[in-house]
Amino acid sequence: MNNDELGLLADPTFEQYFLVSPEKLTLIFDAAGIRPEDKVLEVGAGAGTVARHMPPCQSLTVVELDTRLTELLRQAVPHATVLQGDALRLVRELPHDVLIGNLPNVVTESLIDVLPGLPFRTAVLATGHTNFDHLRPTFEVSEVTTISGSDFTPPQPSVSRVVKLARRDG
Ligand SMILES: C[S@@+](CC[C@H](N)C(=O)[O-])C[C@H]1O[C@@H](n2cnc3c(N)ncnc32)[C@H](O)[C@@H]1O
Repeated sequence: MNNDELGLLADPTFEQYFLVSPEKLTLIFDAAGIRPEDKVLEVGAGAGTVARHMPPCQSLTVVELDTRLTELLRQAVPHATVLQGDALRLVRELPHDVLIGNLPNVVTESLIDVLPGLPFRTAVLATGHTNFDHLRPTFEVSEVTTISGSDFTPPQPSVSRVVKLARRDG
């Protein structure tokens, strides 16, 4: 699927901007530190533009709320397990060593409280102004990069921070 087709697919009601920048994907994957033995979970997988470049791992599961994208994800990332549903619920049920997420900000805000109880060693999350300070006893929190504009198709008008959470005992 080319960028024009991705742009037509995007539904603003789901805040759908698909990350296509190779440079930003590299920064995200470097921060995630994915190992071959890892179970990787991506929440809010969109059209699979992140998942299809995921480094080698033991298993990849992608979660997407928009039913229109499920079959597309299966085609884009045939080796992944594709689940349709709410990331806020599924993230608590699925085993994972690494969590990758670029959800709408309001959904990420709701995810914050459950993060310490999740099994991941490392999470890399795109977010707006979310404050992670109260999670610092559990996680080392660091800024990875920012993503905006033409990093996405269609271009995202706002700027998102990409934040890494590394579990201190992980
Ligand atoms: C900004 S897009 C990012 C897509 C992809 N991760 C990327 O970076 O290209 C956010 C995605 O999260 C999905 N989404 C929104 N709310 C969700 C939820 N509660 N659970 C799972 N996916 C959700 C949207 O449908 C959309 O595809």
